[in-house]
Amino acid sequence: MPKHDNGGRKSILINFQNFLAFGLVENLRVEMLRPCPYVRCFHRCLATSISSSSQVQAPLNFLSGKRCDPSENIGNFDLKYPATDETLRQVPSSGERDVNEAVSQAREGFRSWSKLSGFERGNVLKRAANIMRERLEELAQTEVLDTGKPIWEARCDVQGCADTVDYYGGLAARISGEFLPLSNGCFSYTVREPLGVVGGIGAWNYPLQMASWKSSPALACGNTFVFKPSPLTPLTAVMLGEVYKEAGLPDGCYNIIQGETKTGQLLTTHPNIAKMSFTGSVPTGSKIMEACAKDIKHVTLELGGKSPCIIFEDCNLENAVTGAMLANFLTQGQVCSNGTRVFVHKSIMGPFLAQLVERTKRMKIGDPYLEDTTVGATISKQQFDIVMRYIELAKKEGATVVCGGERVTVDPHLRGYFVSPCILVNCEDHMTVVREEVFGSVMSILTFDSEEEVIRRANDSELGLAGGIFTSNLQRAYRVASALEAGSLYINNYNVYPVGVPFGGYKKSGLGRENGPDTLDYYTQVKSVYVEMGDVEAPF
Ligand SMILES: NC(=O)C1=CN([C@@H]2O[C@H](COP(=O)(O)OP(=O)(O)OC[C@H]3O[C@@H](n4cnc5c(N)ncnc54)[C@H](O)[C@@H]3O)[C@@H](O)[C@H]2O)C=CC1
Repeated sequence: MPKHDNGGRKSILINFQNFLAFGLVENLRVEMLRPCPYVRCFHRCLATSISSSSQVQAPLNFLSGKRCDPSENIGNFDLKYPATDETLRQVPSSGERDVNEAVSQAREGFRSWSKLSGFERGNVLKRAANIMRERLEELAQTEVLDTGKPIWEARCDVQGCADTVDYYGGLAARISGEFLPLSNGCFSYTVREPLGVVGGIGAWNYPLQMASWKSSPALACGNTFVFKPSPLTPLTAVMLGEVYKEAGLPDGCYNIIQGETKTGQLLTTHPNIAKMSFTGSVPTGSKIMEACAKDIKHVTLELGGKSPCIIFEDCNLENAVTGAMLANFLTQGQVCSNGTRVFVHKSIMGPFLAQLVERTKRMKIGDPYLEDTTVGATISKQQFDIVMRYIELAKKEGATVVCGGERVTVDPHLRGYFVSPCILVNCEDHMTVVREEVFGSVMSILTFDSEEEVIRRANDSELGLAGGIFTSNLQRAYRVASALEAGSLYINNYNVYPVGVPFGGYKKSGLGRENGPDTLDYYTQVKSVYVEMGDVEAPF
């Protein structure tokens, strides 16, 4: 995760590869001074221009390698730009007929795609990764429109997605089995075979990431894919379909159906879906697992978190403060792996808090399209209400707000739900805000005395997605990492996602992994073949 400069003058080159698609001029260099009314106006125009672009207004299902509308509409949902809260369009939800069609296209695609060599499949993915990099600016601009997150974050996300697609493109040729020598010259060999049609369902905080983290390992292994994005963020998964098509992915191998809960249920329970890969909340994950159990379908679940971030007294204080901010304030705090329970050793609480508050107050809340914005808009009014309820409840239960936690009006044109990053002190382990996932920029600070105590308290959660440890004592770092009950741990950093490193949760935070080589195991099944080299022996 690149660190970002939080202030001052910036020079940016906006070199949009697809400027014409947005109806804007080509290769525009903007010398940006902050605050600058011209730039503000420019960015509003940009948002308006993108919102009326073909990416938004075109059909948002993707079947047979092209965009289409559903043949039967089981309802509409609003697509809103979170920063303005303006409705950009209504999107039709797909029903049974279109879900059936998407799965049937994917089954058809599977016949030929699964027969290609890993090398051939990998080449398609590697080409797709390059196209994503060429279209990075367009994808990032559209991701901002979907999510309301700052543009610099969206660019990092797209870059990371391209890397993931590239990575699985590279691994595809290496998917193989084992040769197992047995007695008397006999042997067995194993083959890793694809599962069939994989269904994917995503949440709204990292829409392109969810589509690419699920589809690229699935496709690398020879499966085909049907994805339902979150109804709040339907845009970039469809663009990924166009990227795959341009890269040479055969029609039917990657399909998108848009919709809400009903569409998700239809996909999950479809008899020809071999596996569901889901990212979202724990209650929905549990329902999906239950539905899959009926047909013994494979599942990958990436669910919620309430992760600890432990700051020991021997840490590098500045790094620890930066780490705690990265652990809480990216994407308006709507990050599953966030370390929202920040345990600070009592002896350094004063200097830690002083630096943290000072730097948090300097974060720039504003227009997501501005280069220096570090806090964008909350995804929706509903999520804003949830976040504010947690802050109010925290106060009632005895926590103290030391900064943030308020709705901010950044510009009269931006009527979305902007919230200043919130730091809570006087928190205790039993408080609701400390126990439950908020999914907003709300950091709870807790103090501790000893390593043993903090490990016990950190593990006292039903969830186990991630965790951070800040210390300069290497033995302690390894010791605590080994004791923490979580799938993704960071020592002296937080929320970094190198593509080759598996990501996923312990306990109720999920099953299976995304990223890294281990993920291939979750998109394949092992066939073992015994080969007899002698005569068949039997007692009859
Ligand atoms: N562990 C991880 O990698 C991540 C986890 N999350 C989690 O996601 C949650 C926030 O995302 P939301 O979209 O609000 O979650 P959600 O669980 O409400 O919805 C997720 C998706 O499931 C669909 N859905 C809802 N009910 C369904 C059902 N019964 N059957 C099939 N599909 C159904 C929704 O339409 C949406 O596309 C947070 O709890 C967060 O922790 C979010 C991002 C990453």
